[in-house]
Amino acid sequence: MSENSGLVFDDVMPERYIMNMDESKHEVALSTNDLKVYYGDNLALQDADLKFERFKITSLIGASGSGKSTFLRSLNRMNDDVATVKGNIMYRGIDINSKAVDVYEMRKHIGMVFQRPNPFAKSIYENITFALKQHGIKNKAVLAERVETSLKQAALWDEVKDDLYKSALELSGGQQQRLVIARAVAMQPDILLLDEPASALDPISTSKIEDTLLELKDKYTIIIVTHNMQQAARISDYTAFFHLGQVIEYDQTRKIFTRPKVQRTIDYVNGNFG
Ligand SMILES: Nc1ncnc2c1ncn2[C@@H]1O[C@H](COP(=O)(O)OP(=O)(O)OP(=O)(O)O)[C@@H](O)[C@H]1O
Repeated sequence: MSENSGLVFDDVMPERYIMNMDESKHEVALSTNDLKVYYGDNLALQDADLKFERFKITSLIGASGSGKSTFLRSLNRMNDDVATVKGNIMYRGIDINSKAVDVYEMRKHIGMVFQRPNPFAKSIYENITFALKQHGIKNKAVLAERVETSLKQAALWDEVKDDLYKSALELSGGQQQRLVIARAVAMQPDILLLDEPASALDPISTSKIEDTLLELKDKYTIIIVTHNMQQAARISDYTAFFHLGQVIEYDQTRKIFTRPKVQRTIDYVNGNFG
């Protein structure tokens, strides 16, 4: 079939396409193998086999209810109490979906930021140091250094450095979300999971969060759920498109947005949701 027929690839178009990440060229920070999530009898996610490259940003996109948050939350065992998660989640050679894994310890390596900023009703300083102290870091100089470094990494330091003992609840929504990101990076995780971190924010705060994530990817592997396709296109290296509890297409972001291989992805990125 010729490229000019308007029906290019129609006869060979796959129903799903998951790129094969070459592990000799791309370091894989986290991978899932045959992940399935059930809420009671309802199979909300299936066939999720994805590899996430280290120091890259991967976006998870798809319509409401397609399973993006279910997938993301499974990656640091947030679904344990509400769902049955089957399959493997491999991190540094360990299946972190195994019951034997210490979830508390694992979350030091795989941090999570939620949609709504959720700072503690404590000072900015204490928001950052709280979990560190719980993990046994008591040295004041070490704590002060972590506060400064993580606030700088989250691009909030300049705005709050003279007000570290002010209540975090007095910050704007966008500042609170950057504080929550600082709180997560203060634990020095490898992987940062973010569930629509900018959806409740204005465009300027959103842009600051995006800049922050682009800075952070030098040190962290980032996986982000977003409904904002421009955002996915702007910040992510890879994109996974979810539909009805399945990953339909996973590829480099520029390919997903310019030359997707699956018709459903073409329809979604073009705004034809019918
Ligand atoms: N705690 C829960 N209990 C029961 N069913 C759930 C629960 N959380 C999600 N589901 C169901 O699982 C499916 C996938 O939901 P999920 O929240 O993962 O989708 P999503 O793509 O993240 O949607 P959104 O973009 O609206 O957040 C939906 O059918 C949803 O109703």
